[in-house]
This record gives sequence, C-alpha cells and structure tokens, in this order.
Amino acid sequence: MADFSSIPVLDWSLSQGPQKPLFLSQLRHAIINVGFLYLKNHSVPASLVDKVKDYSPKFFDIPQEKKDKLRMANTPHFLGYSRFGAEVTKGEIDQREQLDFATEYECKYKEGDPEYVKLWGPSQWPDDEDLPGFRATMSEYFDHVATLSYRFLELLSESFGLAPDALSIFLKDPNDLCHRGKVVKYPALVPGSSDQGVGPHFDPGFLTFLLQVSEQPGLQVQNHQGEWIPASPVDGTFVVNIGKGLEAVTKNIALATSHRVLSPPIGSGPRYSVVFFQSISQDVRLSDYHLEFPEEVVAMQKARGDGKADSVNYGEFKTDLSGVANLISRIKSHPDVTEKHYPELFAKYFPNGMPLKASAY
Ligand SMILES: O=C(O)CCC(=O)C(=O)O
Ligand SMILES: [Fe+2]
Repeated sequence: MADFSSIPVLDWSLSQGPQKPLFLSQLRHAIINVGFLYLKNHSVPASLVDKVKDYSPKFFDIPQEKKDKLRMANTPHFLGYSRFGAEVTKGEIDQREQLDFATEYECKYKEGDPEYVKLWGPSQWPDDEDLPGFRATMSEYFDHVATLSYRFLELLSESFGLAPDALSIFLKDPNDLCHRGKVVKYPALVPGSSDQGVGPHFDPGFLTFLLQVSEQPGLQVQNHQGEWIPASPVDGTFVVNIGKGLEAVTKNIALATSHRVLSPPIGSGPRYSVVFFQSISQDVRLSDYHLEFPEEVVAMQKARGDGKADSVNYGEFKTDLSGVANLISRIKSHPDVTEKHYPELFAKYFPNGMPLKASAY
C-alpha cells in the first residue's frame, strides 16, 4: 500500500508553462495517495493574503457581546458566529471560536422546498464601524480563492486523464453555488482541558483551501495506517484538500483524508486559520454520474488501497443529494442552530438532548 509520511508541496507556477506535465503528475500523486497538498506560488495576491492574516485576529478581538449578536442560531443558514464551545465534532466539543460566511444570497427557502434549501441565505458580518474593511477584505479574498479553485479543479480533471471540464460540470450554475468560508481561532491549550481544536473529520464538497494564518502547529492529517502526520504552516502556501463530494464522484480515486486540529501548546498564544470550502450544486446526486478513468489511474487507486480513517461525516455524498449531505453535517456540528430551526432533525440526531456545554449559548 502506498502511504505517506509528509504532505507534498506543489508549485502552481509550473502549471502555467512548459512544466505543466510535471505539475499534473505531482498533482495526481497527491490527490490519489495523500488527499492533501501545500500549494505555493498560487494566484491569490500576497498583499491580499497579508490583509486577511492581519484581520483574522481582529475579528475575535471585538467585544464579546458584538460577536454574540452575530450568533449562528439567529438564522437557519448555519452562517454567523459560533462562540467557544458551541461546536461539536464526533460528539465532542471543539475548542475553537469561528465566523462562518458564504456566497451571498437572500434566503432561498419557500414552503414546500426540501429543507437543505435553508442553507442558502445571507451571511452575518460585524458592523463596518466595529471592524472597518473586514467584510470587504474577506469577500474579495473569498472571490479570489473561488477563482483559483475553479482552475485547480480543471487541472485536477486533466491530471486524471479527463477533459478539463469533466468535474466543473457539477459547479456549472453560478446561481446555485454556495461556497462556504470561515475564520477560526484556536486558543492555546489550558492545563487539564481537552486539546480537541477540531476533532477528526472529512470536509464537504470538492476542494478545501486553507490559509494557516499563524505559525502554531496543530493541523494533522491521518495516513492510511492511521498515523497522524503534521501539516504545519508553510509560509506563502495554501493547504488544499479533497472533500467527500469529490471522493464520491471519482469512486474513491481522489481521497478525502481525515484531519484534525490540536489546540496550540500551553502558553503559545492562539492559532488562527481561514478556510474556503468549494461547494457543488446542491441538487446533484453524485452517485448518478459515471466517469470513466484511464487504467493507469485506477491502478494507482488499487495500489493505494482504501485506508482506515476513523472519522465518519459526509458518507451521505455517496447516496443522497449534495444538499442533504451538507445539511446533515451542519446539523451534527451545530446542535444549537438545529434545536432552534430544525426541531425534527434535532430529535433524530441528538436523541439525548443538547451535548454538554454546547448549550452554553
Ligand atoms: O483550521 C484548520 O486548520 C483546519 C480546519 C478544518 O479542518 C475545518 O474546519 O474543516
Ligand atoms: Fe476540515
């Protein structure tokens, strides 16, 4: 079985010139065997990335009562602020605080629509006078990363021997896409408390682009033997990884790899990150599609095997509509929003009531 003990680094500038075949073969290796990579020399301007890094801690420094006004449970869209301890992964409380946002929409849901349509709605941003320029900077960054993610997906298709648009068809309707982003703070470990920044999990959709804002280690990626491999920050890079949607539509050739974040070491100060999740059309059932892959790609998958990651979310991408898979995962992560806006699903997924402490809101 091909396994990994470090995360490959890919140079985006190679993909633009005569070295493109080399880039594609490195990409194919990373996507099939690791499911994670660092991307350097990418197309998002360094000055914009620096601004985003600068703003990230500032959001968390605005007064708690102002952040609480943006609480995620205000609306059914799973967008907004989650205070420390409000989020759950694999049944355990995550030691992090975050603001979730998404492609801007008015609430799309109408009586009679499937419930996942409630995922589309407006983000909740801090007032500009509390944090001037934050919303504009985050939105500009979000758009740049979305553009990079579309180009990346075309190259990924090519690296698998498919037509460049073979995977982009799942993102073809711009009025239907709801990419998600967030800015996250992981406080340093407090003696005697849990070190679960975020528990082991898979990501949704097709691709994730992660900006590690601070220097603290903590992000770890699980290899096929179940060992946790560090993906510590590398200056000037994004960490790119595969979501469960892409794994489903490629029949497990692209690997969604389990990962987690451990709280930064005691006394080392908080860790910040900014994440972009590339979504696909919500009314697509990926199992309805059959893509033909060249033999050598299938052979690489066979040589890799299927691994034994122990995280459990997003299995629904293999059977249900993409919107349903996304909704179920939001439900499991945010019991406070679920209790308020999805009472039937709350009863189903939290039969013992609110997990301890996640009810702190
Ligand atoms: O903050 C990070 O470094 C990773 C976060 C993550 O994996 C997630 O929120 O899906
Ligand atoms: Fe993740």
